[in-house]
Amino acid sequence: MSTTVLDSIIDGVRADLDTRRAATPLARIRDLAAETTAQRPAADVCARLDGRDTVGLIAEIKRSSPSKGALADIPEPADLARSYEAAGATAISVLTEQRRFGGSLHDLDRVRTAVDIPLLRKDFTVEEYQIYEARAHGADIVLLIVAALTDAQLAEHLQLTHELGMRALVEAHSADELERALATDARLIGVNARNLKTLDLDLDGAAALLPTIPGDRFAIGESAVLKKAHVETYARHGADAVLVGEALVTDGDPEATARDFLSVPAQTDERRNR
Ligand SMILES: O=C(O)c1ccccc1NCC(=O)[C@H](O)[C@H](O)COP(=O)(O)O
Repeated sequence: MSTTVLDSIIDGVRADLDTRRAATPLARIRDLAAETTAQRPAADVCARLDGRDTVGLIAEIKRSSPSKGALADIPEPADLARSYEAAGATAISVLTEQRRFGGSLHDLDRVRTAVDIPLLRKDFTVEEYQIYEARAHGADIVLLIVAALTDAQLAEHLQLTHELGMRALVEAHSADELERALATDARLIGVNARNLKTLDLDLDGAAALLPTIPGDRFAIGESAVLKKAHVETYARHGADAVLVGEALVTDGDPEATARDFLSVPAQTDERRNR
């Protein structure tokens, strides 16, 4: 079987995870997660998504990507995070994968010190260790990518996420993956326009899957938003929020662009009965 982009990203993630685990064993990271929760319980992003008239925004801190290479320097992620919060972002996504995205847990720490809104640790979660780690570093949400996990792993990771008081964004790319995502009890369901195996983008294809997400879940349109019209496409198909990286980090005025995206009306009628 040929190796996909996602497979090779995950190989690197596992190698880096082994290094961190050697320095901070599981028992210690569990304790650190509990200490963080004692000081600051996880914030619930669902409360910020509920009942909105306009589309929510998960604004991403993204330095580089496998598809585009270097995007932005971002010398101080806390500054960018403050701009996102000032714009009214619903949550901030902090990419912590190092090899392909130039992120780190240090970025998550810096952002946590700067803002109060919910933080998504955006990484390729393959082991429970990373979920404890996310909480230890102040994240409120973790990403669970359906394509990277078996159904059993998805269920176990989701259960631990909930035990730690966090939410999971369960991400699908195709109708089959969406079916698997909806079989879980996750409240945040993302449809990613980027095929993580080939890196092809298909905004319309992703948007077309959103109407199948029932109203008791929050539907998140992920990737491929470069302008307001793209947010409108996701919104027309029932997105409660969009997750945007490139358009914000490459923009000279991320706060103004985030405000612009946040002004798009949400489709409120039949998605309201949560
Ligand atoms: O961004 C990539 O090239 C990428 C490649 C392989 C796996 C994941 C990738 N991105 C993660 C994301 O899902 C995006 O960072 C996020 O949805 C924002 O996307 P965009 O607004 O298109 O930068």
